[in-house]
Amino acid sequence: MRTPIIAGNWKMNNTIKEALELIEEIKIQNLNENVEAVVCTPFTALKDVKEAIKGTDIKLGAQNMHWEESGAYTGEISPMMLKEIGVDYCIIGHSERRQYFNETDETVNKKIKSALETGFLPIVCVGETLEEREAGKAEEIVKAQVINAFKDIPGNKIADIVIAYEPIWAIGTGKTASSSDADDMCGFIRKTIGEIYSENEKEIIRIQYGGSVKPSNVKELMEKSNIDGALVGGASLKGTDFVKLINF
Ligand SMILES: O=C(CO)COP(=O)(O)O
Repeated sequence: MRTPIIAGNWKMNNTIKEALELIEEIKIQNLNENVEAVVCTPFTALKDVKEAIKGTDIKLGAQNMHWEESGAYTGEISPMMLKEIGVDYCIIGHSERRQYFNETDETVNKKIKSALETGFLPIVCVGETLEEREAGKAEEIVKAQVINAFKDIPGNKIADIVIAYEPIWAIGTGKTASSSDADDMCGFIRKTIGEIYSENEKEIIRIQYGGSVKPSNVKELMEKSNIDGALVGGASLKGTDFVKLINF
């Protein structure tokens, strides 16, 4: 049985003050205990949010990291620094990082290994552009991203990795993939994991869908057999909406 995981990716939103206000809004609600709820905050809010969620089941995530433990990488944050704060998750290879910050399949692979070695769980993002989908290349692109991301990662680590399928054309656009298209691609990713590893890993891996997930469409998506959760941008910035997503 795969535990559903709903993660809010706040992106570059919320000062510390705003972050704490949002957490208070979420905390006072009853949250479905059978769903893992994660907030991925900006680096600057991680420590304060960690304090604020103490005593709750809400988990903490970062949105990016460097793969090296330390060194001359001005402006970067190391996995050890995240570990010290006590993050449970780190988003890796989000399409916005691939698009604007030169993230490649190779750096994604290094970061996944580094997160696992340091002791927290990577949420690995994959997904195709609109042009790639329209050219009938979506599966080919996503398959290559998955194969490259998981290069040299042993099968016994699969339970500690979450994949987020986020079609780029559905992010922040209000356009959601239909629940059956999202399920098909998550199923295809699952099949790819089965090809790299075995039937066991194929069944274990948790796969989220991301891209304009909101209270009105979350239930339909979560009912699909290959979708184990959601990675949510916009709707995770409103406490009431995020709670509705967790309590789908
Ligand atoms: O990029 C996303 C989550 O990582 C999705 O963002 P939206 O939910 O705002 O479309």
